[in-house]
This record gives sequence, C-alpha cells and structure tokens, in this order.
Amino acid sequence: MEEVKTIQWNNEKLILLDQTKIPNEVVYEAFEKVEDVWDAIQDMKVRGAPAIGVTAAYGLYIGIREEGEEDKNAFFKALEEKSRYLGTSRPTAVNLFWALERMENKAKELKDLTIKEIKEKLLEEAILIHKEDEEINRRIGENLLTLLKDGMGVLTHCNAGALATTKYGTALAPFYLAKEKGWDIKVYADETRPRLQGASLTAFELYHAGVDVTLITDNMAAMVMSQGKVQAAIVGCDRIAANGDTANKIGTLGVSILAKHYNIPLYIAAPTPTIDLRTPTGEGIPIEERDAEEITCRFGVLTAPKGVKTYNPGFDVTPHENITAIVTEKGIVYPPFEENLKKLFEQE
Ligand SMILES: CSC[C@@H](O)[C@@H](O)C(=O)COP(=O)(O)O
Repeated sequence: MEEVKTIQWNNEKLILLDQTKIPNEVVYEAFEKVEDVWDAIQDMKVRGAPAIGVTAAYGLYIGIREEGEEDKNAFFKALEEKSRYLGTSRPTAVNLFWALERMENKAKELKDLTIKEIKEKLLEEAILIHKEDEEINRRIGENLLTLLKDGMGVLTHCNAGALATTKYGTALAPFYLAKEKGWDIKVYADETRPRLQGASLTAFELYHAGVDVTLITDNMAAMVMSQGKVQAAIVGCDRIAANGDTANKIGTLGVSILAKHYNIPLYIAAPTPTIDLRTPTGEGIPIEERDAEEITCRFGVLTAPKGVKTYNPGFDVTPHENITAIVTEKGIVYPPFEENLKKLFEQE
C-alpha cells in the first residue's frame, strides 16, 4: 500500500488525511478556512499531539493570510484572536499551544517587516514545524530502539504512529526502524475505546507496513502481560508535566498500573514540544471531556440506553512513579524526572 500522508501543504491549501474514515477509506480533504481547520481538529479528522500542533500552525497562517496589509495593530490583534480561537479546539495536547505560541513569537520577532513579509515568514515557520517533526520522530525511534531487543513483544495504546505525526510516529517509530533492521518485534495494539484509534489507526498503519501487529481489546492487556507475551509497553503522550506526570489517551493509566504490577517497563515516547515545564504536576493538565455519543452510540447504532448519564474523559494522567523512562529526541530521561527533564532543556 502507498504511504499515506497525514498532513500536506500544497498550493496554498492544507491537505489532511481524514482519520475518521480509516480503515475503510483513505480520503484526503483540503482546508482553506480557519473555521474548517478548527472543526477538523475537534472532530478528530486530524489527531495525535504532534499532528494537531502542525495543523494548528498552518491553521493560524490560513487564519491571517487574508488580513489587510495596512494596519499592523489590527494584524497583530487578528493573529492573537485566531490563535486563541484555534487553541479552543482541543485542550489537552500542549503541542497545539506550543505551535501557536511559536508562530505568534515569530511574528513578534519580525514586527518591523511589512505585513506581507510577516505572512510569508509565518508560512515558512509552519513548514519548518512540519519538517522538524519528522526528524524528531526518527530520533525518538532510534533512542527507543536502544531499549528493545530483537524478538521482544511490546504493548502500545491508542495511536502514536505516523498518522499522529508527520512520519514514523513517536511510540511506533521504533517498530518501523526495527523492521528496517530485520528485527522481529511483536506489537500488541490495544483497541483503545471509545474512538478505537488502536484498532482503526495503529493496526492499520503497522499492518500495512508489514510490522507484526496483534490487535487486542483494552481489557485483554492484563491477560497478555500475565502470559509473558510483552516485555515492554510504549505509549505516546499529549502533555508531560514538569514532574513527569503524563497525560495520554484514556486507558494509559490502566496500562501503567498493569505494567508496574507485572514488572514490565513503561516507556513514554515524547517529542520535547510535548513537555510542559510550566505545568508543575499532572493535576494541572486540562483533560478534554468529549461527547457522550462517543460511548453511547457507535457506528450510528445506540449501544446504551438513550439518556443514560455518561462520563467521557479523552485522556488520563499516568503518575510519574509508574513511568520507567521518558524517551525524547534529545535522549532518554530517567527518574528523578523533575530534575532530569529540566536538564534536558538546559542543554539547548
Ligand atoms: C504521537 S501522538 C501522542 C498522543 O497524542 C496519542 O498517544 C494520543 O493520545 C492521541 O489521542 P487522540 O485523542 O487520538 O488525539
């Protein structure tokens, strides 16, 4: 199967692979309005922390490209408004805010240029954020690979793969690299209720890449671990607090507790833009709550009594005590996380 491309910038249009249609259809959609980019993020046509960040950067450029080129104050006001607006699409992945802030800072740095020039530079910045993501992921994959061995079984949750990023993914990157080396890694993919990113996306991308992937439902993870089928668990993340507490797809907390119980290392694959030193602990991470329909009505069929009360948090927070290492593009961070995450940024 031809390589699918999560995000493309082509002819002044943002082209997104509609992830809500996978695995049944591979459909690309073009976006030319900031409101439609907002909807694409909220409806999860594009999802996964790094992909959301890259999309938001292009979205902000789309949002300001039609602004008048006479009045700088009006331009900067519009930039701030559009940035704030895009920031309301999904609250948990810090990459969204990181990318928007980077774009805004770029514009401020260039405030003495003409508005036309600032617009051009903002598009260049979005393209740079996009390109950097690919390089970051490859390095995360290389670092994760040093923790794995040929023949291992590895469990993963949700989708932190090529579809969640621009290429390779974060948590799934080592599986692609292991394949290039001819290693046999057996991946167990949690289905990941309620949106099924593990089944529809992780299984889809690994299966088509020829990686040995076995799909399980979320409630099978304990069984798989108890049977000694996996020697590591690797997941992605949406935001890491300064003390190492990590928000990722709902269900990751359960995986972490199981891994601890069975003495299986849990590795968090983390691009540095996902590390949020401004949030001291996991308690400060905003957790997105999504529509009840995601758990009461699947594939257009009611699967729960109409009107029943629901609780549908999209993410949970894994306490740092349950994490063996945080694997970034700059290196592997071991506990104490608070101290060592700070050092990672001091290296710059
Ligand atoms: C490299 S993607 C990391 C995370 O964003 C991923 O693990 C995840 O939780 C995605 O959640 P989603 O709700 O599908 O956007």
